Amino acid sequence: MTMAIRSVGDVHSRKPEPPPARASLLWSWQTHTIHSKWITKPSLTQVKEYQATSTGVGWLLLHIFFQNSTPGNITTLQTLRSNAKHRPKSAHPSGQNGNCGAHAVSQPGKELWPVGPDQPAPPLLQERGLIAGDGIGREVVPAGRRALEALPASVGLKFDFVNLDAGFETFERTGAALPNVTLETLKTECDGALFGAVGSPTHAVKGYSSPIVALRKKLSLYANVRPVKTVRSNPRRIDMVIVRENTEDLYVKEERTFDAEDGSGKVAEAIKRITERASFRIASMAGEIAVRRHKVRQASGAGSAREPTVTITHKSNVLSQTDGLFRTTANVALANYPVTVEEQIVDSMVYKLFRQPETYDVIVAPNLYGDLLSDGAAALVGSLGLVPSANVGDSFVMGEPCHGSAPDIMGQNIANPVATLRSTALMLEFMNEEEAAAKLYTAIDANLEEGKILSPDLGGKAKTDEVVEDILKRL
Ligand SMILES: NC(=O)C1=CN([C@@H]2O[C@H](COP(=O)(O)OP(=O)(O)OC[C@H]3O[C@@H](n4cnc5c(N)ncnc54)[C@H](O)[C@@H]3O)[C@@H](O)[C@H]2O)C=CC1
Ligand SMILES: O=C(O)CCCC(=O)C(=O)O
Repeated sequence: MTMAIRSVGDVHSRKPEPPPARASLLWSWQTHTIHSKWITKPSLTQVKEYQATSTGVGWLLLHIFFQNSTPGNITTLQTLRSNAKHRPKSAHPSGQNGNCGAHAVSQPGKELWPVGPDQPAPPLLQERGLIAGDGIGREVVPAGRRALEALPASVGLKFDFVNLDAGFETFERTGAALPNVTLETLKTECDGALFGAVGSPTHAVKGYSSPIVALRKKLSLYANVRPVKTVRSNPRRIDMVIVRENTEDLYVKEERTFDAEDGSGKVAEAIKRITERASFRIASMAGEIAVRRHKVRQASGAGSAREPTVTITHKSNVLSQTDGLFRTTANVALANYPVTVEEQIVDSMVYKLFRQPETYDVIVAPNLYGDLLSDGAAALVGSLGLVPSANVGDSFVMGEPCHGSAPDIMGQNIANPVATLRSTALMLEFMNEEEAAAKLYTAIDANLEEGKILSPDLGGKAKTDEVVEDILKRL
């Protein structure tokens, strides 16, 4: 799934200076250095000029995202995605309803991007790729589309959609699980997407390979950000974000099977690849998210007592080279952030996560552990059908519910659409469409708080469509 965003604003032939942000920190991986520069508030004309001419590459740090960076503190490193093609927005006024703090906290009198009757923001036409995939992916992705279509005009967004194929059914029909046209459309026309789920078989099928794993790698979506939270009325206050490395570890899928030399049977082995580069950038994103979440908590008056904390999860007591590199590098990266850094070996992490989930803020993990932890955490908040994710790269965001194709309930119109709706909101949040994201989060939370129209996984009797209707009417 992809989305391409075109500005309908003025077009200028001259490439202007990029619009200044209040704080902009440029990060260079090669040198591990951080350059900060403080610049002044841009005019809307400058913003529109820049949007109209920028390639979007290299200026990832220009947005509202950095509005609240504090002089003297290195609070910003690798961005959570700020494509210069995207329109910068004023911060969500409450600053309370984001999952990751990917949106900025508003400060009265300090709006970075002025919007109002005198300076109306230009409307955008956004083209989004929708990859429904298999099973319940086909039942929940339409809900995401409907939510985008139902967003009130006040948020100033318009959407076009392109349906793209991928998955096991696509493989059986066409011989390709991820057709070239899907990938090329995503790469060339889009900078974002919404993905449902695919139903990969648990046995090897010649020619088939998981398209979602391939997409994450081919689109360089190096982070999988998975917020797990309870709604406010729930006495159990769970509110954490699992930041999962998304491109390597055992997911490089370099496996082989061969006969044991001693004739004792077959041997299968797989490469677990961990790189310094990927570990550094994922830990940096975790640090960034922890800082942003803390600012949101402070602004909402809900939790200045809770320090921003990142828990590095690994198994370096056994895998001292691979997980050892992840652990060491993550510590180096996180030293750049004003956050408390903790470590937890992944097995006891599971134990503590189940025993005391309320104590976790941001967890950063290599690919496989991150996947396992987030499914476990989903059980703690009620259902896999509630937990969203965003696959995030430097120039592309793909929302994706954490669940799979759920063949046991497919075709019955009982899949919980909330994970996909939250993934849609999370995608908007990471694309700096904070206001639209906040509206969707608020509508979803209102449905869950009221607890009357819930899908069966949450103990309700409502059909998927009824849950969607109830949420959309709250928009
Ligand atoms: N990102 C993706 O495309 C993923 C795909 N899968 C694939 O999905 C297929 C099924 O895998 P499973 O292990 O069964 O995991 P699953 O996540 O599809 O289902 C696990 C359990 O959670 C329930 N569930 C999941 N989503 C739900 C929703 N929205 N509402 C209500 N209940 C929900 C299912 O009914 C099932 O009982 C496999 O082929 C697997 O490879 C699994 C995980 C992720
Ligand atoms: O079924 C598939 O094709 C891939 C399942 C992907 C997954 O579980 C993950 O997020 O790691």
